[in-house]
Amino acid sequence: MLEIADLSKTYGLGDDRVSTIVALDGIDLSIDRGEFVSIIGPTGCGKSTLFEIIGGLVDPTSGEVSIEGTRVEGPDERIGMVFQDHSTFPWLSVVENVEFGLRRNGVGKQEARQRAEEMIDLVGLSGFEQADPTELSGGMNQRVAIARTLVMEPDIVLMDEPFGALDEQTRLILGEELLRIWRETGATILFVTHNINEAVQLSDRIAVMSARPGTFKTIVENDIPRPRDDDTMSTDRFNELVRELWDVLKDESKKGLSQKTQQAEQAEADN
Ligand SMILES: Nc1ncnc2c1ncn2[C@@H]1O[C@H](COP(=O)(O)OP(=O)(O)OP(=O)(O)O)[C@@H](O)[C@H]1O
Repeated sequence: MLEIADLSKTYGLGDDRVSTIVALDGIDLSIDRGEFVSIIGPTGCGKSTLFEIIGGLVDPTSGEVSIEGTRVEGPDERIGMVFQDHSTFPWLSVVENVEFGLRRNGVGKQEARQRAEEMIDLVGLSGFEQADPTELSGGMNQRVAIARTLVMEPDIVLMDEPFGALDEQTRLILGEELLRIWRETGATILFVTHNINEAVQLSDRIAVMSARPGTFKTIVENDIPRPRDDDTMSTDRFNELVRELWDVLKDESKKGLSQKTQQAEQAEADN
């Protein structure tokens, strides 16, 4: 359903753009409808760049992204995005946040309200329809962000570390909630995380990115049966998969860290 073909991105650096940095180099990935795929990778490997390109926010240098054969060439209604934070409008109530996109697309007031309320119920926020996001916890705000994205029924949902700013307990609970919502809606999800346990708990497949220039080092099929719950995390297979992923990620993370230092040194030299 989503096809990423030979995607590369080079950024120009500094005011003159003479020096460049290759952020992504030849990324290929196909995702089936209803799949849950996670991407993990070292810091600075290009995860956000990849998401921004898939979401149509940044142009690739070469390669292309298409959904069911039609190329993504800019912000696209077939794609919904959830970020780590700043995903809700603080000046609108919860229900207004969730119905905002529907109203903007011309859906009538009554229908938009009804669909928003159903989605709020699905993410477990019934009773908070009239609350302001500022009155809610970080975890509740992320539920609102998920609801306002899913209510638009996008073909694919991109989630860029949506639970990254939350404490561990909330992250675990929201992970389980997300699996339930995913099951009930049949959404197709591409999920970026730094957390290997989270990737194994949630995904059908896990793609590990290399240090910059980012490419896929390996893509691991997750054969742990669903539904998955707390007990899944203590199974031998879960720990084996975490270990397998960490073995690949560890080497790339070391490379990523030393590159960061080189990049900082270069920036200092340029100044
Ligand atoms: N607009 C830009 N201009 C120049 N370089 C950029 C730009 N955006 C990103 N980069 C560089 O591209 C590389 C990849 O950055 P990106 O933010 O995509 O990585 P990331 O994997 O999301 O990082 P992190 O895990 O630390 O959030 C980095 O070296 C970064 O400095």
